[in-house]
Amino acid sequence: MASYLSIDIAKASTFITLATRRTFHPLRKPQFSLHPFHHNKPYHSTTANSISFHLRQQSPSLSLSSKLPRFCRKLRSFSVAASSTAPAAEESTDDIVTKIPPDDRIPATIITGFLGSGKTTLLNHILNADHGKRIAVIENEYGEVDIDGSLVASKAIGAEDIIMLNNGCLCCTVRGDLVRMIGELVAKKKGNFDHIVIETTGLANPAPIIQTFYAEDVIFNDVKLDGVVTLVDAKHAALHLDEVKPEGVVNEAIEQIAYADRIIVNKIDLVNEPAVDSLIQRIRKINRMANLKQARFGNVDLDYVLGIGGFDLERIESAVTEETSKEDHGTHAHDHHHDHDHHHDHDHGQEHKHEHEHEHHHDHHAHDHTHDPGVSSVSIVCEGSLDLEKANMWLGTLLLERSEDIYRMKGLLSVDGMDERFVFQGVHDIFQGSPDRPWGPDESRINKIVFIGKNLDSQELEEGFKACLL
Ligand SMILES: Nc1nc2c(ncn2[C@@H]2O[C@H](COP(=O)(O)OP(=O)(O)OP(=O)(O)O)[C@@H](O)[C@H]2O)c(=O)[nH]1
Repeated sequence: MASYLSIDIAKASTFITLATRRTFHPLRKPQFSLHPFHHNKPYHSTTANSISFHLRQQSPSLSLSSKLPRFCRKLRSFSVAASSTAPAAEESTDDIVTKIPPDDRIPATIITGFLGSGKTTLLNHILNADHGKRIAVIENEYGEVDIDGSLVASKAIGAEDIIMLNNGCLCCTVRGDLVRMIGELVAKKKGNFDHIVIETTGLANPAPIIQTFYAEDVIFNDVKLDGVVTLVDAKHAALHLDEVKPEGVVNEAIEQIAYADRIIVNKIDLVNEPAVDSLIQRIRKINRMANLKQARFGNVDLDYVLGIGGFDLERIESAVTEETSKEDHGTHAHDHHHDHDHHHDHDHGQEHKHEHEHEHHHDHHAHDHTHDPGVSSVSIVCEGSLDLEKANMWLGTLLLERSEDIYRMKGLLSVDGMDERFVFQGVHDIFQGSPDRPWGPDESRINKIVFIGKNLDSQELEEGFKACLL
């Protein structure tokens, strides 16, 4: 695992940074408005083991110069550079190599899922299980009566603290309350708990809640998002997924699946196997990146829902594997077998697997170059190394133009000149990336990216990505 990064985010131009020295060309790469989340601190004192950026709307006075190439002018509605890092930006050193401290922030898990899908049942399962973790719970209920809270409280022996947010939905009005409560929890009780679990209302769109973890310094400094766990009601989910919403209104059931790191298809005791199979196929169209398990009464292994970790690299690999080999095996069978296996097998037989992926990839995309108007996943697998500047340009442009539609993305890249794999994840306009372990001497350099979002054009994404390869 590489612990050094060359950070030039003060100069605000790159997503992917080389771990070696390089020169900054202000006129060639000023095109993105990248604000490190620690924008009110010296940029080299990050607490996370990664770099994070947030694209922000510009103030008009910061428009890009008209001398910039046409491509850049097109993006002039965004500002250049994080002004709060100005002192560092003025320094003459083009490259500052920074040691990134270990990430010891408190992990937080979001449990989401449609009304009645089994969130509280899962929460109780977590609280009653023998995992040795001290868990603080944040419950979000609509209305005055915290039924779930008392349900949880009556059963919970493992909870350190249960906090109720009763005034509305976390994703809308109560977001400020969430920030405040996490802040208070950390300030008063840090050291008394190891993990935070947040249960959203069934009608919550998880996006704003996820973004809160990155955009709010109060949270970001002490708490990291461990993962989003989505419960899906095996009996009723299809109904909600089918629901056509008025223009501009999101379908929460779809969004909850799209943002998930872990999906639990719950209540399988209430339906037959073909029904579960077809629901899983449906879910996979929306999100092929998340792990998926079937359950009764939320009964899953605790390490499936807690301690997921930010990048969940193995999942990217297996997501891609699933996609590229589903023509042979069928989605459903594959989903289940990989739930456990992927944690262990990705280093074994890598070359063979990569070859396999590579070949299938081409086959698959040959007949799947579609534009999907709904929420869907697209994954790209390509051997080769990326031209750093082209890749930054492509990724930056993509996020500037499409961040609203790109719900989530995760990837593992081979960058020319970088010894380590570069891993990243994004949630809309938020981008986090860092070098991972070094590439093995005989390891094929395979790039893997998964996008989940609306109106994704797999062909366009794939072509754009491939154009960045050397
Ligand atoms: N048959 C069956 N019932 C379940 C299962 N999981 C949960 N339930 C029941 O479904 C009902 C709703 O479960 P909850 O855990 O309260 O669901 P929730 O998602 O927290 O519900 P809301 O807070 O209303 O969104 C409860 O009566 C549970 O006992 C399951 O796997 N099978």
